[in-house]
Amino acid sequence: MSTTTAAGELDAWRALPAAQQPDWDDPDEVRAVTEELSKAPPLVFAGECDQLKDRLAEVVRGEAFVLQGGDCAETFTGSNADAVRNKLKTLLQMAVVLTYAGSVPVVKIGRMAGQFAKPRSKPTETRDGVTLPAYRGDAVNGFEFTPQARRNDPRRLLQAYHCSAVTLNLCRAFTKGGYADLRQVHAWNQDFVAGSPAGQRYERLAGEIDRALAFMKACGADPEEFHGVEFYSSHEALLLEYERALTRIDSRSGLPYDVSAHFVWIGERTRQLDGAHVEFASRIRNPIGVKLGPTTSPDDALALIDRLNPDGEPGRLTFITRMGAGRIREALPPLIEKVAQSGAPVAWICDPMHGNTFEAPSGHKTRRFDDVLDEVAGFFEVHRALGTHPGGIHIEFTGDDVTECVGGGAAIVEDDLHQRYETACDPRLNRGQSLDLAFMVAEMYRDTH
Ligand SMILES: O=C[C@H](O)[C@H](O)COP(=O)(O)O
Ligand SMILES: C=C(OP(=O)(O)O)C(=O)O
Repeated sequence: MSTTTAAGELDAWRALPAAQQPDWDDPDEVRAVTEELSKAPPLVFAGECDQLKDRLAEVVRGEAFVLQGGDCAETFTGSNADAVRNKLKTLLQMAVVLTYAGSVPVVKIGRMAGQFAKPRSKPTETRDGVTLPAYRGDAVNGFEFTPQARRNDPRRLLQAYHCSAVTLNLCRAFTKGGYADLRQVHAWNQDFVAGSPAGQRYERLAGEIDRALAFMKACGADPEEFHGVEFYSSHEALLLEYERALTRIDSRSGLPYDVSAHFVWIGERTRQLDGAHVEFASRIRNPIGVKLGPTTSPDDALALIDRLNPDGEPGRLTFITRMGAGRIREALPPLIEKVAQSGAPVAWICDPMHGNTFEAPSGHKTRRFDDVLDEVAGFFEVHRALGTHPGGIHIEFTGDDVTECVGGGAAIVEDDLHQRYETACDPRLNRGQSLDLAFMVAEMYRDTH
């Protein structure tokens, strides 16, 4: 592909309707910012994206399981060492539970280092009779409810890039620099074990892992894989100016990669077949995902495959279903059946968060842990009935002890929500709820295999 052709193709989305794009006041400022971004160093390398594609091909074949998660909306203030470490620690603990109790290799993908933009249901928000533009993520405007903060500011795209770089750098350091060494399984739990049932259950499992490691070492086995983990970054490719500015031609292959993250996905609100997001994603060579909600028809799924993975490359395309606990058992089977009949290689991941949000009487957006669990259970049941592979979960969680979702081992109730409700958008599982979920998913996995 020549560079000129590639540039033309990479910009084809500009002629199409693009949902959920901010109205920027000053096009010259947007141009200046994207120009600067287009010269900025890549955050990830094309070879790493290919490696993730290989891992996701293993998921398609039923040989591995994806754990993808992080904040609903990352924030600039949250891009600090403590918050990133806490999230990563929770992800590592969940992965260990799944790997050990589920006996399956886990592909670890953070919803981290780039998740700074949000699609919204409404363009505005009204509080006490005052209406302002909706918060669209730190990459676009500020969370504070003032006209100044809610102004769309393109310079925030640069800050999103820098916070992504900082976060990814920390993740790389933690996952490769010794912190993710399997011999640290107890250390990840240290600040947690005392009063928490999930922490205590984890501690018992960590003891078993210790013994297994000691046994292997005594047998002379101490593989490299035990001393660090592969970690990949991901976010919704929502702001097309940003994603386009970070798309580069890979010097090895001459092909375009979006170097803002290893994996990017198209959201439920932007997956129109004739829309700009699908067009853009069709041109980049990263592994990509598409969210599928309960109104998706089997023909929609096939058409998305045609557009996004016409060559049937295993690992290239992941469907992230988010049906809702009450819908998954009837909405998912027709999609899987038709896709399986077509022979297209697709990884199926369950997002049990986005179909299960409701508003508590206090006005907090929340989710019931039991609904989250029920959607995952439905996902496993459907795959078991059809003989297909439940390829992973995609969750919104944090490493902190927030009170945003109700239920779980610590039995948070609606009256507790106000105590630590810190999300900038949708409610996240806290650390205990995340670990509870990991144990239960590991059991489901074991029962299916
Ligand atoms: O995270 C997903 C969406 O951005 C979010 O669910 C939209 O929330 P809203 O319906 O409050 O706009
Ligand atoms: C907006 C999101 O989800 P969905 O597109 O499934 O609504 C999200 O994952 O942040």
